Amino acid sequence: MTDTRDVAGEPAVVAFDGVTKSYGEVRAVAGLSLVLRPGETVALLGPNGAGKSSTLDLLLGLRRPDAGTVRLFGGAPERAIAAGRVGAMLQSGGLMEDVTVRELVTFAARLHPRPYPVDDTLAVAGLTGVAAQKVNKLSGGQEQRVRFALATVGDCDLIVLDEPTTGMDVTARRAFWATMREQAASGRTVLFATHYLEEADAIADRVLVLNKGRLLADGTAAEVKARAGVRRISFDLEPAGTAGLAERLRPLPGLTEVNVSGHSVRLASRDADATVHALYGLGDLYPRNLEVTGLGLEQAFIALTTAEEATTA
Ligand SMILES: Nc1ncnc2c1ncn2[C@@H]1O[C@H](COP(=O)(O)OP(=O)(O)OP(=O)(O)O)[C@@H](O)[C@H]1O
Repeated sequence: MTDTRDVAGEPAVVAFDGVTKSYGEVRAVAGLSLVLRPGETVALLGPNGAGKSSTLDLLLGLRRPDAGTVRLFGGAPERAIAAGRVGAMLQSGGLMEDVTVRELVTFAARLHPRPYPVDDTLAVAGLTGVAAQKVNKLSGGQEQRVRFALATVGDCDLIVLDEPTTGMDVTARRAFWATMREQAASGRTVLFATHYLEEADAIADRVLVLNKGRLLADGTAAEVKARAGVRRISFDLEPAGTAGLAERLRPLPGLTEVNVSGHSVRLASRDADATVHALYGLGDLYPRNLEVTGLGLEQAFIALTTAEEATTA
């Protein structure tokens, strides 16, 4: 049984205990147990089809588990949502079209038990300038901001975001995450699914890696990187462009990535010592300027998920 109480004895913000969900033959969520605490900013990562959206749907009570339990603040998800404790921004889902941005946000605020002033919500979401525009005339990035505004119309304790910055340009993404940081700093729990690993690395204080509906890693970005144990090996080769080089390198032990570009070779390896040893063992290659360094979350993620593919194939 998962420990669903925090230190002060309060119920956890989110508690999944042995949750399973299948669609026909497809097992989207496979025995997931998980506890989220107040004030955490948590990134949910996973390749396409890993079960991220299904997990969020279960969390929000939009789907029911086949087995196991999902609790928000110690009760059923529906109860927490009806009480306005949860703000959610889902991936798709149509917006009402023939209304202005202000009308739509006002409508959502009226449904919330503890709404913020509409002007504040519009300003925080960066929508003041387009408040009078019809929703169906917005760009993709502006539509995302409207979804964000709808998730934050009122005071809540948990914000759930499914790929929130998809379609936003770099400036909009930065502004969005600055806002999210403020939300987290004021004690809210923020859970977001993303394909942008650099966002998870920069924003989240906890990272969950999901694959095939199971949790592969759970910890800080630094812990997840360390757990994957992946390191970058880079070197130059003379002469450049040796024919079939990438194919020759690929069977070296531990490799998760091979990139050859002109003189420059960049590898990612789960066992850098073994890779380098075998590299010199190839005999006819003379690596120069060889460096072995730590890697980013993206490569750690690739290593964790490809290792699982290999063991479950
Ligand atoms: N309504 C459904 N009916 C049948 N299969 C579904 C349904 N929803 C999801 N699936 C399947 O369940 C698995 C998990 O899907 P899910 O959308 O939860 O993953 P995801 O991690 O959010 O993927 P993505 O990154 O592509 O959004 C996939 O194999 C998907 O095809």
